[in-house]
Order: sequence, then structure tokens, then C-alpha cells
Amino acid sequence: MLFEPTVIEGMWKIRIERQTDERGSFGRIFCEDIFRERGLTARFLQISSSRTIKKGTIRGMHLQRSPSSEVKLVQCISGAIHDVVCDVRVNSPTYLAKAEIVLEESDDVLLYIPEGCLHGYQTLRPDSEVYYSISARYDPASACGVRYDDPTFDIKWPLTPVCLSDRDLSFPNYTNNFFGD
Ligand SMILES: Cc1cn([C@H]2C[C@H](O)[C@@H](COP(=O)(O)OP(=O)(O)O[C@H]3O[C@@H](C)C(=O)[C@@H](O)[C@H]3O)O2)c(=O)[nH]c1=O
Repeated sequence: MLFEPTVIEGMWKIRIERQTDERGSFGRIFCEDIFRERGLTARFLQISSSRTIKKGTIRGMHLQRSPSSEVKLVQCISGAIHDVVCDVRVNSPTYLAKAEIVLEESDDVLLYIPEGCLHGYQTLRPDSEVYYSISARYDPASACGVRYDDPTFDIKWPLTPVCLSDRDLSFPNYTNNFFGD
């Protein structure tokens, strides 16, 4: 597993290294020991899949508030997505930074997204599927979000947005006291 830093402190792009032979290949997508050695969260309580039918669909920008903050390991297993993470940890050295990374099926890349960051994505192909390993239980009461077209982050979604959920459209823009601090 190769770990590449991103523009967000504590967020990593993880590349799977495969051993290949005439049958195909084998590669590790998670290793508790390696994650622990790197000081990363190595305990994931839920693994979920999200399938999206139409290209251009946006899901985001989401996070769960403390104490249900989540680390997410994200992988696109079919299709392709434009993935976006925004750092809204007020004490982070990369506060308000934004990471935009394309994930495609078979590209052997996972994103490790630390707690306290907004996450969302736009599908770049129809029938795209994303797997998430999540470190906290799903807690709808602590789930919140920011508008996909929020001016602070000014995300340049590559395609015309389609098919946002009513919930995503109801989110506010980001403000410095988003968490009521
Ligand atoms: C996120 C989630 C949703 N659900 C349910 C609630 C609802 O009925 C249905 C769809 O939920 P949502 O509309 O929240 O799904 P979605 O908009 O895809 O939410 C996801 O977006 C991406 C960007 C993330 O980062 C994820 O962590 C998650 O927030 O699934 C669960 O049962 N468990 C879960 O962990």
C-alpha cells in the first residue's frame, strides 16, 4: 500500500500495490497494522455501498458532527467519480482547504478522509458505485451538510449537476461558526 499525502492534513490517497500472475492479481486494500503504525484509525464499524444511476449526480457535502465524527475510507468500484473533501476543522493547519480527486473503477486508489471534513462527489459515468468503510455508527441526528454550490469552497463540479436529494438542496452555506463555536 502506497500512501500519498493530499492538500488536507491527515487525508491520504492510498494506492493498492498488486502482485500479478497469469491468473490476475492480488492486493491489500486495508491493513490494521499499517494503519496503526501511521497513526490512522484502523477500526471501521460499518462498510456501505452507494450506487448512483445517472452521470452528473451529486451527493454532498456531508459530515457527522462530534461525537459521531467519522473517518471514511472511500473507493470507487465501478464507474467514476469526482470526489471532493473540504477541511472544516477550525484548528487544522489546512482549514478551508479543498481536495478534488477523480476515482475510477480499477484505478486501485482509496481515499482516507479524516474526521471533521465535508465529503461529497459527482458521478462522472452512469451506474457508478462507491464503497465506504466508516469508523462511526450512522447517526442521522448528527448528520449535517453544506450546499454543493457553497461560495466559500466554490467547487468546480465538472458536469452539470443533476439529481440532488432534497436534503442536500436544503443545506446551508458554510459559515465560520458552522458548528456554533
Ligand atoms: C449515510 C447512510 C444513509 N443511510 C440511509 C438513510 C437514507 O434512507 C438513505 C440515503 O441516505 P443519504 O441520502 O444520507 O445518502 P447519501 O447522500 O449518499 O449520503 C452519503 O453521502 C456521501 C457523500 C458520504 O460521504 C456518506 O458518508 C453519506 O453521507 O440511506 C443509512 O442507513 N446508513 C448510512 O450510513
